[in-house]
Order: sequence, then C-alpha cells, then structure tokens
Amino acid sequence: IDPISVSVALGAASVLTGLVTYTDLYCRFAECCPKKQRLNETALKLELEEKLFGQHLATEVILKALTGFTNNNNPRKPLTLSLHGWAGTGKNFVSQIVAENLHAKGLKSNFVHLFVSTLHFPHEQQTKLYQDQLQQWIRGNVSACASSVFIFDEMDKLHPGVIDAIKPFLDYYEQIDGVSYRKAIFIFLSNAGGDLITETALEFWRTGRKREDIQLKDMEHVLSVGVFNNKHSGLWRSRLIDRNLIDYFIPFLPLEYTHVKMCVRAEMRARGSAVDEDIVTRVADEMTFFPKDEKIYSDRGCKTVQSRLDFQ
Ligand SMILES: Nc1ncnc2c1ncn2[C@@H]1O[C@H](COP(=O)(O)OP(=O)(O)OP(=O)(O)O)[C@@H](O)[C@H]1O
Repeated sequence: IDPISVSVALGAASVLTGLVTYTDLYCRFAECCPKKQRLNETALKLELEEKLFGQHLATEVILKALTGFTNNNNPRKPLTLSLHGWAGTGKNFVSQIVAENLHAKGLKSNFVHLFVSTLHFPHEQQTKLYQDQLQQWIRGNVSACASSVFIFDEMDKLHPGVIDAIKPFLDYYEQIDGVSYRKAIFIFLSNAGGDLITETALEFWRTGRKREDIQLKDMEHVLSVGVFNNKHSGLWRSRLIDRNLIDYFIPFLPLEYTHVKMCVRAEMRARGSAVDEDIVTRVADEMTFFPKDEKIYSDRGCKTVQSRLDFQ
C-alpha cells in the first residue's frame, strides 16, 4: 500500500466527514432545505384524524395526495391542491398541519409562503404587476428550495387572471430557465364552491344518508366546474382548470353542532384547562346555524370558537 495515497485518502475522508458534520450542525441551528422531501405518513394521518373534525374527505384526499407525491422521486409536475368550503371549516388549519409536516417550522419556515389575496394583491388595476412579482417570487424561492410550499388564501377574492401567471410553473415542464418546479406544492384556499358542497351535504342529510358516506366523486366534478364558472373564485375560466393542472379539488363540509363542540373541547385542552361540558354547550349554543328551518350547519364553522371561549 502506497503511504502517500493512504494519507491523501485519509485526509479526504476527514475533510468529507468534517463537511458532513458541519452541514449537520449548521442545519441543526439554521433551517435547511431538505434534499429529499420526507413525510411521516403515520404522524400526518394521526394528526389529521385527531385534530381535524368532520372532514373525512379532506383527511382522506390530503393524505393520499401528499403521500403519493412525496414518495415519488420524480414527480412530473408540482402538486396542486384546491381546498374549498364554508368559512371556519378548517382550510387554513389543515394547511398549517400540512406545512408543519413538510417543513418543521410550518408557516414560519423559509420554505413555506403564504399569500393572502386582500393583503398581497389588493388592487385590480395592478394585476400585471402582481403577476410579475408572483412569478419572480416563486422562481426565486423554488431555485433556493425545490420543495417549497406556496399557500394562496382567499382565492375567491383574487382578481381574475392573477393566478394564471403561475400556470407555467404548475405545468408538466421539466425545467423553466434552469429551474425545476416539479417538487413544489401549491395549495389554494377558497370559499368558492361552499354553496355546492353544502347542497350535497344537505341532500345527504335530508335523505337520511350519513355524512361519512359522501364521496369525493359526489363533489369533485361539480366543484371544479362550479369554480371555473364562478367569476369570484379566483379561478374563473382559469387555464389552471381547463389544462387540468389542479390535481385535487378538496371539499370541506360545513360543520355541525357536534363538530363545534369538538372544537370547543380542543380549544380548552389547548389552553390547558379542564373540559367543562357546561361551557362547551354554552359556546356551541351561541353559534348560529343554517339553513333557517333545519339549523344543521354552523355558519362560521369553528371560526369564532376561540373568541367566544374568552367570554365564558
Ligand atoms: N374541521 C375542523 N376541525 C378542527 N378545528 C377546526 C376545524 N375547522 C376550523 N377549526 C378551528 O377553527 C379555526 C378557524 O378555522 P380555519 O381558519 O381553518 O377556517 P377556514 O376554513 O380557513 O376559514 P376561512 O374560509 O374563513 O378562511 C382553526 O384555527 C381551528 O382551530
């Protein structure tokens, strides 16, 4: 054995080891973009089942979509989810859970980006500017981290056309100007389609069928067509829909009295208080329910539970 090559090899090995340790150490303190997107399926499943109430369809589809996408080393396009439903039914809540399961810092991660239409894109006459800014922002962030997550809240308040600026990034291209967008995840949140979802849920209720028997096929098509034809959906006549670039339309069902009670209990536990059923009932009774005759669904979902609890 040649002593010189041995020492070169040893030196190289130690530098390499040093480097690996340095990177590990660095990533322990600073946030690093994961080279391979890892998802703990079991943990996500458990979290959704335990924390998200009354949303069997969303739980099922989100799990399936994320597991399939993150297990695929070579996705052909980014994952695009469009979450629809009445206010306070858990769309933001789920996005937060998803973000945390993909990047430990969740919404605070440098690789998770939240856009709120009324905040980031308020003026219709500046659509062109927003389109340019959005493209630049997404390009820059995906170049820095391929598995970036982009969440667009209040899609129904987004001016038509803004979102079409990102169509090329959501398409099946291998690369655009040297950047691959295939590992990114886009999540759209919207109230659009909430009425269609409620109609279907009511139809099941009125005909004595169980809420849990509602299937994705009962809604997905109606939802995509409804959103495409709705001028105030953010996806009105959007090329994202007619080019089939949205992978899943995910319905969030309106929440019932029992779900509101579950939210109150969860909130009490989160505050470290013992669950007091009298308070739970009081808070749930204060919420308003629709339709006028049956009063089945909370018109704000679980949204005002936290503030109502403050006044008990
Ligand atoms: N299905 C649910 N299961 C458990 N908690 C829920 C659910 N829906 C809502 N909540 C609670 O209510 C809060 C508000 O809900 P969230 O912000 O997710 O509603 P949203 O659907 O995004 O409403 P909006 O369309 O008005 O933005 C959540 O932070 C969560 O605490």
